[in-house]
Amino acid sequence: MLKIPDHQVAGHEAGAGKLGPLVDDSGRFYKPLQSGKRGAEEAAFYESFSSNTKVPEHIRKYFPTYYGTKVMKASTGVEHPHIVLQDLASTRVNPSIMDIKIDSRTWGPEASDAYIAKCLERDRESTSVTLGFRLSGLQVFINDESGFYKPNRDFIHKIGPDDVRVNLRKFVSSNPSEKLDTVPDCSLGSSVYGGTNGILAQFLPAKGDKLHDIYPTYTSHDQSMFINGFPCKNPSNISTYDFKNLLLSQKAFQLSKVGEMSRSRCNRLLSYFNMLSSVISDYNSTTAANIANPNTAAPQKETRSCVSTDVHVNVEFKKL
Ligand SMILES: Nc1ncnc2c1ncn2[C@@H]1O[C@H](COP(=O)(O)OP(=O)(O)OP(=O)(O)O)[C@@H](O)[C@H]1O
Ligand SMILES: O=P(O)(O)O[C@@H]1[C@H](O)[C@H](O)[C@@H](OP(=O)(O)O)[C@H](OP(=O)(O)O)[C@H]1O
Repeated sequence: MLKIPDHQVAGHEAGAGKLGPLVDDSGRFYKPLQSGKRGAEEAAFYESFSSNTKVPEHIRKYFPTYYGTKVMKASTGVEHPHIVLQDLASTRVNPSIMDIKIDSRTWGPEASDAYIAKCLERDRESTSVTLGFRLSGLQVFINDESGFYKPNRDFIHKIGPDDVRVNLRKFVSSNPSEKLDTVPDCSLGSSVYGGTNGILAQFLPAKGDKLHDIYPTYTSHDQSMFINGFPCKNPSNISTYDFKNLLLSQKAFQLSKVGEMSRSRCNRLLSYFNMLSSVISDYNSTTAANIANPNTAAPQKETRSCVSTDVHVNVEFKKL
């Protein structure tokens, strides 16, 4: 049976007479095709991505399975085409979900003046313009008694860089809370954002990826050494500090060469990476402060063992 998803954190919502996503009992998510080029391009992306056998598994596993498009009765009660995707929340119990919108400008080249004005207002009142990305919404499971930390969308759209950072911290904390005096412990920051399976590492090419095949537009004249996808001249001298602060910015340049993303868009993605990276550092410095002065530091939970993982400097030599 089709129903409105329980776990949607952002975007168009289905309601009385309103077009929005639906889910069914078999784990499928039906996203109404947006009008004009927007919907056509989104469907074309999924068609191309799902049929491209050169996309490596460690990238593909972060995307929902695509089941094509289907004309069906929409949330409005009227027939409408939908993109059919795997419902990523259906196999999870109490899933924590975050929706990030990358870029400082959120309209396409053929947008109408009215649409540009609407987007511009939202980009300016959120961190899209200042940070190059914004938090569109999130939910974090606290416990059975308290349920989810799920801030109101209008509130989340208007927060500044400091509060974005607090919310990125809450997302990986064992103590997320509405209360302003609770310091998020970031105890899962190292494993969710950092570490070999974390978000940061997953954006980087892995050993054996053939960038030429995956991204045909990439043409390199240089033979380079890479550490986790970062160009590197002398790998034995790389410290974790260098990895985060220097090599991360080189990564933006590399990304801008491998795909069709512009250099400026890559820099905005980098701004997001940098903030994730700094959340990992927050946890490490809180832990250091805790060791130095156990009476004044923020309370820590047992999950502290995550601290050792950090952003791994995973040495993988690679020649392109
Ligand atoms: N495959 C999926 N499985 C489960 N939930 C999903 C899936 N795709 C999206 N969602 C949920 O729906 C929300 C909105 O999705 P999305 O951002 O794709 O739509 P939109 O904002 O309405 O459209 P767009 O961003 O394309 O303009 C997400 O924040 C998430 O909560
Ligand atoms: O993802 P978010 O940040 O929650 O916000 C929604 C998202 O930006 C949609 O792209 C937008 O629709 P359009 O781009 O189609 O206008 C929608 O506007 P709406 O609520 O005015 O429909 C927003 O609510």
